[in-house]
Order: sequence, then structure tokens, then C-alpha cells
Amino acid sequence: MKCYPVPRENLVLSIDNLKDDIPEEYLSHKECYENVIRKGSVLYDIFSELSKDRKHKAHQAPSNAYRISDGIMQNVNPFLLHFALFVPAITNQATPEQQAEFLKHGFGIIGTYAQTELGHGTFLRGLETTATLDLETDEFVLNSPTLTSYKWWPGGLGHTANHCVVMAQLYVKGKCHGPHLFFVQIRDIETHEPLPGLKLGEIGAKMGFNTADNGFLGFHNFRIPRNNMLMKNSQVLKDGTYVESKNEKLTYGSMVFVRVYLLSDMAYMLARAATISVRYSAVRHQSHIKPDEPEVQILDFVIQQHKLFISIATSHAFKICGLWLWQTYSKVMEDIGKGSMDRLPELHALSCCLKTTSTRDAGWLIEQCRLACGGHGYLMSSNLPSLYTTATAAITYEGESTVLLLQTARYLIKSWKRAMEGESLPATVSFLSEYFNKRYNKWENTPKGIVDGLKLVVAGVTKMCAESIQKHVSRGQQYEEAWNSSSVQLIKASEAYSRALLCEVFWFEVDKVSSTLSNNLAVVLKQLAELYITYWALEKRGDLLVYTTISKDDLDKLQERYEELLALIRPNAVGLVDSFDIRDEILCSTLGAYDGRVYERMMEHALKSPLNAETVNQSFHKYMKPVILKHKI
Ligand SMILES: CCCCCCCC/C=C\CCCC(=O)SCCNC(=O)CCNC(=O)[C@H](O)C(C)(C)COP(=O)(O)OP(=O)(O)OC[C@H]1O[C@@H](n2cnc3c(N)ncnc32)[C@H](O)[C@@H]1OP(=O)(O)O
Ligand SMILES: Cc1cc2nc3c(=O)[nH]c(=O)nc-3n(C[C@H](O)[C@H](O)[C@H](O)COP(=O)(O)OP(=O)(O)OC[C@H]3O[C@@H](n4cnc5c(N)ncnc54)[C@H](O)[C@@H]3O)c2cc1C
Repeated sequence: MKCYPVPRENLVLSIDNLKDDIPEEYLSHKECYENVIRKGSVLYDIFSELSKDRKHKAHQAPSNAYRISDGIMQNVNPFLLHFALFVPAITNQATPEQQAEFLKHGFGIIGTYAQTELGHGTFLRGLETTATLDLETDEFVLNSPTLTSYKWWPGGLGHTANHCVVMAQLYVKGKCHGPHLFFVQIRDIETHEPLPGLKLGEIGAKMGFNTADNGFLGFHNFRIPRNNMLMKNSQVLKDGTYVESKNEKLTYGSMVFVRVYLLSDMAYMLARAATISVRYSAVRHQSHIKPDEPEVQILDFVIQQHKLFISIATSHAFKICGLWLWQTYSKVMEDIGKGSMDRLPELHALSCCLKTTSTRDAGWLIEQCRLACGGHGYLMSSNLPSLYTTATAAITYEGESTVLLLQTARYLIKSWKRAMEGESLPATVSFLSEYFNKRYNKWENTPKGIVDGLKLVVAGVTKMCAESIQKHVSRGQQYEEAWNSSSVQLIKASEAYSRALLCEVFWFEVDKVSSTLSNNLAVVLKQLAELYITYWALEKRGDLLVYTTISKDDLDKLQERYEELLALIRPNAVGLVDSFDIRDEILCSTLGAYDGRVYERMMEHALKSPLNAETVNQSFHKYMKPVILKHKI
């Protein structure tokens, strides 16, 4: 599979004016933005040069190219949405002719993806922005009829982008055809002034992502050519004829692309957090294990290994599953290109639950890495706080986690019903048929046995959900009400499904390639995969006891094996995070630098605080001194 060539790190890292004299945390909100635009423009220029010989190709395989900029800028790049959604939306949803037209300026325009509104983010069919066809002028008229219809959140929308892809309700001859995508210029290319009929701005400070330039946009009778509706899947002809899409959900395709991508993205975020916390844990000496011996590396505490090694394993799990999901995505896109939509529901279900689990896990695991570094993990200079706020945003954006898990649950329930009717199911849910036909094995304390057990949990919980819905319906609730009444269990079914998928794909992909690896590498990768699977078997022991034939004795043996794996991985822990090969300039962490000079780097960084420019701050004389002298006895 062709991966997008990562811009040569050395080239990017050799550029002097990408380095900051003053750490970003000491800049104002406005200075932060201006500084990140300065650096982002340099990178945008490099990226454009690197891509000059390449046409905008739809959907490049997950790479961490843009995360290089993330690291160098130590925050989110306001140009990110141009690459993450604006260009993919056009290449995924516009005709070839439209792509040539809209992207004719290449990197001469900066775009974003404007879908979410102040009043709606999840329920897309409730979006209020309208695009009404004017037959006489062959134009669409865009309007924001209410305050809640203002676009709100799109990255780069506030002050960076001059174009966007807008999701709006399509109206033709008085009839609403639902959400569709439109290519819209929003600022003058030369002056960057907002075009007449638009209200533009940024939405203010956030928990993180403070350089992403998330903005708002309101339309007032704003006109665009009819041809600016992205018309690959559905069309509006000059005479006002509306041609339906083969599947109206194809309009949501750009979101599926990013959800698929996020699995690999979270692998990289976790790799950074694991690198920082494991290296720091090898440098930090604190407390004794044997009273009569020197203070130990905190990495020698087994509980520290328990906190951190799961992050190393999870990063590999997400990387491997991310490539598997990308291959599935590419195959489904190829099928759609040939007119077959059969696997779209499966892709939607997989991308929803795996995006949710990977972003949630990245969040709590990065937090766990931070906490494992004690007070120094709380310093901005460790870079763990920024990694946390950047990663956890993904739990919400591109589809809020609860909502996406309920989408996967829809697919599980439908698959369960098909299993009951004896229909054959796709491989990713065929275990439901085996469970329904009582074709499953006795518990085995092996990675494959655990995977089979986790699948039994999915089947058992899915069956329980179907029965719960049926129970509520039989008591008089409508199906939708019964669905809502059963939603706690439905979320559990999707979470279990996602975990079983991650364990299965991780184990079998590693097992599949291990014969091609050197023995040492195969051994270590298998240890990581077994650690991951055993960790989650122990975490989900309650469900396994309910839905499988696992015994207390089996669990005791699993606990023992888990602790053996921690000990086996310990000698390779630093080597494993070094193999993520994340350079100091991208890691941006006083705790995680390759040379281990933690304390010297912490002090160097502290002295950069503007407060340390003088020994006595002016506020002493201005405010403190009068009060102290007044109350001095
Ligand atoms: C280079 C890459 C970089 C990666 C990193 C990028 C970082 C960038 C930083 C920030 C970017 C953030 C961008 C955004 O946040 S963009 C906005 C994201 N918003 C959302 O995700 C909205 C979530 N809501 C939805 O997707 C939908 O509203 C919905 C929840 C799915 C419900 O849709 P709808 O109400 O229309 O549909 P139903 O629930 O009634 O379901 C009807 C059937 O349709 C099927 N369906 C739904 N969606 C899809 C889909 N996407 N694909 C295929 N099929 C779909 C659904 O399963 C139902 O089928 P069924 O058979 O069950 O009837
Ligand atoms: C950092 C960041 C960057 C973003 N970038 C972009 C961007 O570039 N472009 C863009 O268009 N958008 C962007 N977004 C917006 C993002 O996509 C939305 O925030 C997200 O889709 C959730 O919508 P919402 O915020 O309106 O929450 P709502 O949809 O109002 O949901 C709020 C809560 O209600 C509950 N809920 C909602 N619906 C259901 C349901 N059906 N069942 C059960 N519970 C439910 C959930 O608990 C949910 O968390 C960004 C958001 C963030 C945080």
C-alpha cells in the first residue's frame, strides 16, 4: 500500500525560523495564533513544494506527515483542516471536472470543512444553514436563518481559511433534499477580507487546540454558482431537476475518512506519550525496593510498568489495526467506485466504534502517562498536558463518542437479527451466527482463546440488547423509544465489539507477519500483543465470567502470565519507545528527550519564563509592598 511520503524531517527541522525563542505557553492568545501562522506558512510552503509533482490524490494512507508540523509547532496547525477534510471532501464528493476547477489553484487556497453549527453538531439532518436554488440566476443562495444556524467550530474558519466546504440543507423548488456539500469562497484572496454577506470570527479560548483557529460563519443571502454544489453523488441540473444519490449517506463520506484515519493518529499520539513517560521513568530514581539498596529507577516498580507498558502495546495495536481499517476503507471505496455499496454499513460501523475506542483510550492512557511522571508531568514543558488536550478533543470531534457507538450498535442489532434468520454475515460479525447456533468453544487461556471469549461477550450483550428492545416494545413502547430505553446496554455491546476487534486484529496481524521478522523482533511484538490481550481480559473479567466458561483458576493464571509479560518487556521498554523514533524536536518534552538530561532541560526551560527576566517583579513595589508595610507589626 502506497504511503504518503513524509516530508523529509531533516529538511523541515533544519529551518531555523520554525524554532521558538519564547515557549508558546508564555504568549497571548493572539500572539499564539500569529506565531503558529508564521510557522504554519513556512510548513505550508514546504508541503506545497513537496506535493507540487502530485495532483491532489483522494485519500492517502495514514501517515504522520502533518504530525511533524504538530510537533514543531507544539500545537494544532490551523492549516490542518485544509488537508484533513477540505481537500478530501472535494476529492471524495466532487466530480472530476469540479475537482479540477475547485483545486485549480492547488495550494493557492486555504480551506476548511464547515458542517457543525452553534445549534447542531451530531444530528446532521437538523442542520439549519440553507442553500436555495435560484433558477433565474443559476445560483444557490446560502443563508443562516437563525443564530443557532451559524457554523461554529470549523478549524481555521476564524481568520485562516479563504474557502470552505459547507454542509447545508438543499432546497430546490420549495422542497428540502437534506444536507449537501457546497464549495464556498469566504475571503478575498488578495485582501483576506470576509466577502460581503458573511459574518466571520473565531470562537474563543478552549481547553486545548488553541492555535486551531476554530471559527464561526454566518451567511446573509450569500450567492454561489449552482456548480458549486459538490455533485459526484447527487446533482441539481440547470432546470432544477434534483438527481438523487445512490446512497444519501455518501455525503457523510469525508467524516468516515477522518474516523478511519484517527486510529493511526491516536497510535502516534500514544507513541509520543509513552516515549516521554518511559524514558523519564528510566531516568527518575525515587524510593527503594530493597531498603538496603540505592533508590531505584521508578520503571522498576511493577505498578509503574503496569501503568506504562499498556501504552506501548496500545500504540502498536492502533497502528496495526489502523492499517487494517485503512485497507478495509480503501477496498470499500473501490467497491463504491464500481457501484457497489454492500460493505458501506460495515465500514461505517467499524469506523465508528474504532474511532471512539482509540480516541477514548488515547485520552485516558496519555493522562495515565502524565500521572506516572509525578509533578513534573504536570509541567507544560513535559508536553504531556498538551498531548492530553489535543488527543481528547478527538473523542468529540468527527462524531461524538456516544453517538458513534450507538451507530455501531445499530449495525450489531441488525446483524443479530440476520443471524437469527440464518443469513450469512460479513467476517467481522460472523461470530454472531456461531453464537446463535451455539457453535463456540470451551475457554482456553491463550490469546486466541481470549479473543474468542471477548467475541462471546459481544454476542451475549448484543442478544441481551435485542431482548431488552423486544421487552420494551412488548410493553407498548415504539421501537425508537425501546431503543432509547436500552441504550446503556447498546453502548456496552459496541464497546465490547470494538475491544474484541482490536484484540483480534492486533494478535492475528502480528502472528501473520512474525514469521517474516527476526526472531527477537517477533518475540517482542508477540509479547506486546499478548500483553494487550491479557490486560483487557483481566479488565473485562466480569463479562468473561458471565458469558464464557472461564474459571477463577483461569483468571489467576492470566494474572500470573500478565505479570510475567511485564517482567519480560521491562528490559526492552526503553528500546521499544526509542523505536518509535520520534525526534526531540517533535517530542518537545523536557522529560522525554533522548539524552535523558531531564533536570538540566527543566531548568533551561524554567529560566525562559518571562517572570525570570528580573529578580523582583514590579508588582512587588506596586501592590505587595504597601500591604506588607501597612500590616507589618
Ligand atoms: C489527514 C487526516 C488527519 C486526521 C486528524 C484530523 C484532525 C482534525 C481536527 C478536527 C477535525 C474535526 C472535524 C469535525 O468534527 S467535522 C464534523 C463532525 N461531525 C460529525 O461527525 C457528526 C456526527 N453525526 C453523524 O455522523 C450523523 O448525524 C449520524 C449520527 C450518523 C446520524 O445520521 P443520520 O441521522 O442521517 O442517520 P441515521 O442515524 O438515521 O442512520 C440512517 C442510516 O444511515 C447509516 N449511516 C449513518 N451515517 C453513515 C455513514 N457515515 N456512512 C454510511 N452509513 C451511514 C446508518 O447506519 C443507518 O443505517 P441503518 O441501516 O441502520 O438504517
Ligand atoms: C477541537 C474541536 C474541533 C472541531 N473541528 C470541527 C471542524 O473542523 N468542522 C466541524 O464541522 N466541526 C468541528 N467540530 C465540532 C464537532 O464535530 C462537534 O462538536 C461534534 O460533532 C459534537 O457535536 P456537538 O458539539 O454539537 O454536541 P451535541 O451533538 O450537542 O451532543 C452533546 C451531547 O449530547 C449527547 N447526545 C447527542 N446526540 C445524542 C444521541 N443521538 N444519543 C445519545 N446522546 C446524544 C452526547 O452526550 C453528546 O456529547 C470540532 C469540535 C472540537 C471539540
